Amino acid sequence: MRKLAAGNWKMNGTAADLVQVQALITAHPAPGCDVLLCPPVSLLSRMADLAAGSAVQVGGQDCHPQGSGAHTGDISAQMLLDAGAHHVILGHSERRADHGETDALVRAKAQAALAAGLCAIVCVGELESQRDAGQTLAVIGAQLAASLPDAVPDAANLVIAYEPVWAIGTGRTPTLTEVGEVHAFIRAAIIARYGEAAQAMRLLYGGSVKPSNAAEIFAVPHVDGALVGGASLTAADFGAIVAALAKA
Ligand SMILES: O=C(CO)COP(=O)(O)O
Repeated sequence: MRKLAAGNWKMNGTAADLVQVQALITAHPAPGCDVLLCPPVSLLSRMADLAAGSAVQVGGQDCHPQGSGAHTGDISAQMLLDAGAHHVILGHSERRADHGETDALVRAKAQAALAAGLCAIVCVGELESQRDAGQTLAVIGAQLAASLPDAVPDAANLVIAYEPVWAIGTGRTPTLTEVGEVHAFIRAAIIARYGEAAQAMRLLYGGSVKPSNAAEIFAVPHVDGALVGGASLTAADFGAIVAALAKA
């Protein structure tokens, strides 16, 4: 399968930061893996225009389960597609925490994204207290069971990101053994759910991925790429992660 380096800019970036995207495109014209940047929606169509014809794809960070209507401040999957997106991140722990998103809502959004023709990147991950209590796999299993879409006609359109909440923006990461344990668990869960086609679904690790630790994380079985926050904001750091993934 083709691996995926995905950058989540979160609530960061203005037009001036598009120079980073141009620098990334220039430095990695044929990266050897899929490359995705998910900027704030204010930059989406400008970034899509800039990246047109390059290896960089763009995506959203959320969508509403409905296609249109009276939902002030929201954006639909169709609108993301219209703005040039190919992907959308759903159920990020920051949205679960900041906006009270439930697994059921995340599933509805994922189903809307697939129906609109977007690739859905569904995020799961345990709190530090849950890991300390030995509940990691139970938590991940429950999130997968309730957040993933019912039907996935094309395995390439569902990506699952494992992001331990305590590893996001902290500089801390699970051990490679712990990453491998969770990724193998997710692979088994999605094969049980969707059948052998789920071998082709990409599983990303996210949480303090940096140029310095990317290669060792990418060597873990069932790690098919990364969802990168802070280190995706500069072409130098994200480009180094892209290069590490292409070599893995
Ligand atoms: O939340 C993340 C990506 O979605 C990870 O963020 P950091 O890479 O900044 O830890």
